[in-house]
Amino acid sequence: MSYTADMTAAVFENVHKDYVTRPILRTKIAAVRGVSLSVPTGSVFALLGPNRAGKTTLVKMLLSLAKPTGGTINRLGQPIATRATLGRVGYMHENHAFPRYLSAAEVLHFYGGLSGVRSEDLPAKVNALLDRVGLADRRRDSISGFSKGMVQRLGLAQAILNNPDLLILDEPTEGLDLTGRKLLREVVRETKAAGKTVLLVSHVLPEVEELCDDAAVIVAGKLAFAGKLSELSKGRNLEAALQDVYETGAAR
Ligand SMILES: Nc1ncnc2c1ncn2[C@@H]1O[C@H](COP(=O)(O)OP(=O)(O)OP(=O)(O)O)[C@@H](O)[C@H]1O
Repeated sequence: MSYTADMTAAVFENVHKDYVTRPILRTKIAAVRGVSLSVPTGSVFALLGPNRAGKTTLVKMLLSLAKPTGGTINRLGQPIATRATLGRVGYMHENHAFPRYLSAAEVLHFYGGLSGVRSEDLPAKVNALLDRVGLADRRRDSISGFSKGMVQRLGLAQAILNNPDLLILDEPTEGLDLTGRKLLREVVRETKAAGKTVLLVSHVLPEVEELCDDAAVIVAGKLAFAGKLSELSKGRNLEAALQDVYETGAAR
């Protein structure tokens, strides 16, 4: 069954993730503890929570980069074991580690090939994207000489290269300057306008308020809130509302 727009972009059901930190002593960190959550198609969905809450762990499991200890996850209408859906996901992370010996254009050619962009379409796409993220003049330069913001811009280009149905942005504005942030907001709005889904992990609350429709709040590995962002803030300042949820969630 292929993914259609009426399906939910991501579904977590009673998901757990334990990291074994010291195997001999059997010491574990319960990073995610029984999270059930749906990310509706077409939504800009914020995944919020304090440091160490388990947000990136949820993202990594959705990307098949970490295996759940329990529960089930569906990505674009299929169980996460179906690797084919990964080609329709875009992922931008705050600390991209692209091979430093590649040029900006080579990075995009490499990732475009991996995510199944047709080779005849790739050169034009790569050029257009480098232009869009403001790196056209540095396309042939090795990224070893790039600043953090330049690497972030390249990370954004890489994340949208395959025109993804699900765009996952984990702390994307870290290191981006004002025009970079504006560009990122434009990309989020365009993705939504195309009926696609954005999952945004961020601590930058004005950005969340401006862009997001829905939110989930994770506290100490558990779901403390899921619903419309407006229900979370209830007309109040989002920071104050979140602080309340963090405190109630932590007390559970
Ligand atoms: N590979 C790993 N091995 C062991 N523990 C891990 C690993 N990855 C994450 N953890 C632990 O799992 C918990 C949740 O981490 P995670 O990165 O998911 O949190 P987060 O909500 O994304 O935090 P932040 O906002 O600080 O980025 C933390 O206690 C972290 O130390």
